[in-house]
Amino acid sequence: MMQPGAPTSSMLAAQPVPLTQPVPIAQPTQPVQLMPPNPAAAVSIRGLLKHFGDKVAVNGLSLDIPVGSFYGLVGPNGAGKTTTLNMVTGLLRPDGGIVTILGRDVWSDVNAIKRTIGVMPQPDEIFNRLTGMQLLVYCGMLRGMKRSQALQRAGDLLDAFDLSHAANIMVADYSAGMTKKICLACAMIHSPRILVLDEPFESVDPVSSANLKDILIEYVATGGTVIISSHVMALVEKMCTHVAIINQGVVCAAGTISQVADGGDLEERFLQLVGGRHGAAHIAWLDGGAQ
Ligand SMILES: Nc1ncnc2c1ncn2[C@@H]1O[C@H](COP(=O)(O)OP(=O)(O)OP(=O)(O)O)[C@@H](O)[C@H]1O
Repeated sequence: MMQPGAPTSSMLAAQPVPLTQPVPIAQPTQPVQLMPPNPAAAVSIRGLLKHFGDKVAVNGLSLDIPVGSFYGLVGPNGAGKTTTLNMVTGLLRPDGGIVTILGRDVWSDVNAIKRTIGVMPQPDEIFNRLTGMQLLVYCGMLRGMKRSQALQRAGDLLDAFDLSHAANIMVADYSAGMTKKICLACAMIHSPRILVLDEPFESVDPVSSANLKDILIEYVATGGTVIISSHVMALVEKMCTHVAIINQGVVCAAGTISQVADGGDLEERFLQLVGGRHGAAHIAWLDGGAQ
């Protein structure tokens, strides 16, 4: 059985090829010999490393995300998912390791890479004094689109996300779920080849969530790659083609859902790999008023 924290994906240990990219300023606690990045993968990560002061957030993480996959990243709080995604999308510079997107190194031409990916902004990162329509047109034009094309795509996205009625309302006045949807639309307006979404379904109602899933599944069917981070295992199991379980800054298991679930339930497998469940969680004073 794989132990929590042990990097086990099949691509990790192969021909001994040394890292060619930045010299890490902290070493992974478990050094492994790495294959070179896979140029055919949508995203190929090798030996990714990031620390904040003494805290090692990402500890030599390696992973291949195939083109056309719907890839779920799961892991406990603080596992390093967001830090990894920020480094993959060129928002945070790694301390060591390599990330390639469609065969190109992220950090040698970060602006070119950013054009091929769509990253869902966090609600506090958007200009929420704009209306939904204005925000989308702004995002489209920022990506080099003509105003007429941005307007047309913004209208299509507002329809697709059931936000047409709120097109002319300021985003600051949207509910949490509506804000989530407009953030997602911002990531899609330039029709990227890879979509990176941190917890896309959080606070989204079931109807919008179903529409959103349909949009993403169709996007994948046409050759797009979706990478989501999520804590909702049932959702990952239902929607994703692949999953990576991340714990303490490394990949504990990665592959298709059935490979990782290994004939069982994905959530059980997750708990088995990650551990940390208390045998008998008990808080003495929390008695529901019985005493
Ligand atoms: N800017 C930062 N400064 C200091 N520590 C940070 C910073 N960002 C992340 N960390 C730490 O790095 C570790 C990984 O954090 P990260 O946000 O990547 O985890 P996560 O898997 O996305 O967690 P969650 O599921 O709770 O969102 C955590 O211990 C976190 O406290």
